[in-house]
Amino acid sequence: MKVLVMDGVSEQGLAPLRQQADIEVVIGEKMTEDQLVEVIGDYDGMIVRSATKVTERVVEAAKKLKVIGRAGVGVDNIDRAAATNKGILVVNAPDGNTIAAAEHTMAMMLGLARKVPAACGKLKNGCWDKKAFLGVELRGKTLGVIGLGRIGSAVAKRAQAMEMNIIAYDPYISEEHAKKMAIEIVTLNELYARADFITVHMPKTKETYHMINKESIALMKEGVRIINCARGGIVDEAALYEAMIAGKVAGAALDVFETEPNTDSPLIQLDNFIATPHLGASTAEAQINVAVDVAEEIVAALRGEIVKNAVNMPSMSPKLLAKIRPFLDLAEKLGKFQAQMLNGRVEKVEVVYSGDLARYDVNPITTILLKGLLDPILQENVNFVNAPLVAKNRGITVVQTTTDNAEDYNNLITVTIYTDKGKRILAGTLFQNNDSRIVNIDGYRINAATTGHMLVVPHIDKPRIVGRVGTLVGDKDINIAGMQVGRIEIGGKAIMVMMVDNIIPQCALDELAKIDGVLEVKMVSL
Ligand SMILES: NC(=O)C1=CN([C@@H]2O[C@H](COP(=O)(O)OP(=O)(O)OC[C@H]3O[C@@H](n4cnc5c(N)ncnc54)[C@H](O)[C@@H]3O)[C@@H](O)[C@H]2O)C=CC1
Ligand SMILES: O=C(O)CCC(=O)C(=O)O
Repeated sequence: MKVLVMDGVSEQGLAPLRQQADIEVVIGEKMTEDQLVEVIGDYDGMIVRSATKVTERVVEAAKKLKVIGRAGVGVDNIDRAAATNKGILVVNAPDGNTIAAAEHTMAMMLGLARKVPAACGKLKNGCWDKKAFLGVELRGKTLGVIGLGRIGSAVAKRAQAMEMNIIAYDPYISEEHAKKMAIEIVTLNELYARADFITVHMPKTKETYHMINKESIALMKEGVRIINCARGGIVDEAALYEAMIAGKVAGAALDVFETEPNTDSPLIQLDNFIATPHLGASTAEAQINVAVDVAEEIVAALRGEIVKNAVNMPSMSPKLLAKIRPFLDLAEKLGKFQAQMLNGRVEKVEVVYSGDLARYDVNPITTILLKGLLDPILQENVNFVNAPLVAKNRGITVVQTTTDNAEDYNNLITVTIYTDKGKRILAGTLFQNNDSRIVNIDGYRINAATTGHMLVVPHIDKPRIVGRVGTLVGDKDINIAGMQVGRIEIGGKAIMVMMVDNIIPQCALDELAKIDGVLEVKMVSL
């Protein structure tokens, strides 16, 4: 077997691969997409860092590729959907560079506080200028951490040692987990209002893209300092530039840019701006760690063994998989549905398997349900193998029970999510021919397919609500494909599930929420 290693992955870390007599390791030079497309057909495995883009064309051209390994955390340079379609496993090495990225963030924070790069630059240009570089202390300042995962937590711990007060925003981490680290969880707006330094440590997702923008900067303290050692694009660079020119932002440090490599951003010319060329993971230690981790994963994957950090694929015995595959699909959809219906911080997930289903080993089904629930939130890391661990690490309790009694159904999966704002129940079943259906939301019986886009509207059961919702959706030129209304008693609470052909824009959802009698409006896409 042949494994192509790109992007200067640490040679020392490749030992687990080099030790395999039947695996040839080929160190690749920097390649264009066309060059990669030309050679990839020869390889069974591939390792990249962030420079090589494993695009759909590259994946398509692969003839015998079984695994793509990322020596690091972020897999946004790999087309995971294309790899999954082709049955290629994608693995990463999420733990090995946590400390490196956290320490780089601390270096950025201290560099900003004491203006180290600018002072050094001036001195190197022959100017001993003591007056221009009055700094600030970190002690007693408030650090706002957005994204309290591995790196965010490691930064918080280090900043606590500098006697900073830590506040954090992470909607997917339990308050209890934060409490254990002596970190105060706050809302995003509170974080903006209170923090002297703000550092972001989440993946780049639809939700986090340009999260730090003109509007959010306006909510921040005068003289705030901003750091991004996570992913380019989380900070809107144009808005940051304007705010720095206006003096609202006293300093900023970016290790990552929306377009990389980047040498011509106007930010780079500002004295109070520190730029590094995506160096967060660039320590000797981290590079060995991630290379060892990913090399071990590649060996396991090529040998057909269980991998720890699969990003895109379930691994289980083909016999069990054949039996439970339709339930896996249903469970993942239920998790995904719940993720989009969430209000508040997830504290507990309770899954009840009823009827025929109770005879199987339901652990893999719970795992994929958790993946469906957590994957939209922790996009880069949650997979079939690690979903339970991710939930545990985030302080989420998972309870799974089985019962023979499925009431009117042959089988039923009921998922109750408990958050700090209440609970939400969702149940789904598989009818004959593996037709999967959502049959209950919060106690209201419905019958909805598990595909497409759905508008879910809990409301008061009274005249003119269904009509007004339908009219408003139609006025936005969105076709309604079907509708279900579930209620328990006349005039009480009810739920409307409207199948629509397109996603309804947020502004229209806001309008719908204002209709008298509408209690909540959620857009769910499966
Ligand atoms: N500059 C560099 O060289 C490096 C950058 N990274 C990047 O750092 C980031 C963090 O990595 P890890 O801590 O390992 O990931 P992680 O998955 O452990 O943590 C991410 C955290 O972000 C939170 N999150 C997700 N969406 C959020 C939102 N909308 N608002 C607030 N929080 C949200 C999640 O709940 C999670 O706790 C990733 O983007 C990763 O790619 C990682 C290593 C090196
Ligand atoms: O490999 C690198 O240098 C970048 C690491 C990184 O950004 C990540 O692990 O997400």
